[in-house]
Amino acid sequence: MTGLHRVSEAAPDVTNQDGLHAPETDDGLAIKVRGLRNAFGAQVIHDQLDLDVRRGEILGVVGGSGTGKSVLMRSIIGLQVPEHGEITVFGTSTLDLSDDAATRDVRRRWGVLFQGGALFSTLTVAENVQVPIREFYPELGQQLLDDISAYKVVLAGLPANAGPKYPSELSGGMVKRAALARALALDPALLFLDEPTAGLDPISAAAFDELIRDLADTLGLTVLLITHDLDTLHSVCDRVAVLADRRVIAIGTIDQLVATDHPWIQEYFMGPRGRAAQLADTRRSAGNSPDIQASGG
Ligand SMILES: Nc1ncnc2c1ncn2[C@@H]1O[C@H](COP(=O)(O)OP(=O)(O)OP(=O)(O)O)[C@@H](O)[C@H]1O
Repeated sequence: MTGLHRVSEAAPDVTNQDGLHAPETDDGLAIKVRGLRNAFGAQVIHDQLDLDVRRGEILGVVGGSGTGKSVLMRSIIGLQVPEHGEITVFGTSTLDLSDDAATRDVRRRWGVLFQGGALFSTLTVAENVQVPIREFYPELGQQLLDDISAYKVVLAGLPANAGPKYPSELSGGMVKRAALARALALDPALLFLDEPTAGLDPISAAAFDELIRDLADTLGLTVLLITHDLDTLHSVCDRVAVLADRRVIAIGTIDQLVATDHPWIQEYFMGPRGRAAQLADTRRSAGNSPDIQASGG
């Protein structure tokens, strides 16, 4: 597999990031990654990886397990130092996250929901939400911190009485929402979500998808969303980037992606699960639900 896959004429906007198409200019980009290389010992995770995330879009990131989706996210937010490459967020490099004003300013503009939530188990939900606020605004008094965290808890779709609870007292879906509340703590312009619906039942996952879409639309957020959830990709994402062969091999709408001839993309989106998610999305868009009759009458 070389990664050089032809983009069909039916999908002219898909950026096949192999150099065949010039990358976008800085204009309108929230995140720009160029020539990224990450390796752990002899294991090369990314090589010559380019990625553009447009301001205001929800970009899904997909790829097989271990293709480096989380490492990519960690590189963008400065938790993983790459061997090579350039990464800018809102025009500021994130490769040297020193404590200068520019770096603090850009870090303040993003929120992160880590895989599994990554809440501090010894802190309540409200205290978890207050952690990033305290870091960036140490001068704020406790009453204001309490007011802000209470608002974020409700914004993330939790009942107000979830604030004083500890993570161990929450359901899986509530943990995700608490982690989302913390990610929203600083009124970010950019959200990173690593598998936000993993482990949720389908109803909770659909509700979480809707919440993400609503928040992004209402607050004008840019979202980079790593997921294996095909329903999420269909119902939430504006575009999807596909990681394979150590880089982004294609990026575009799902319709554009399925018009390419890459076998992994075909199998992923047009396999049985992909087609079921597509059908569900079509029904959702049309406002239809299948006729189901309850038995037992
Ligand atoms: N700190 C680390 N040290 C060594 N190897 C690592 C480290 N972090 C990640 N890796 C390896 O890098 C590869 C990519 O990991 P990553 O978590 O980014 O994959 P992923 O695409 O997010 O996978 P999944 O879909 O299963 O979550 C994996 O093989 C993983 O074992």
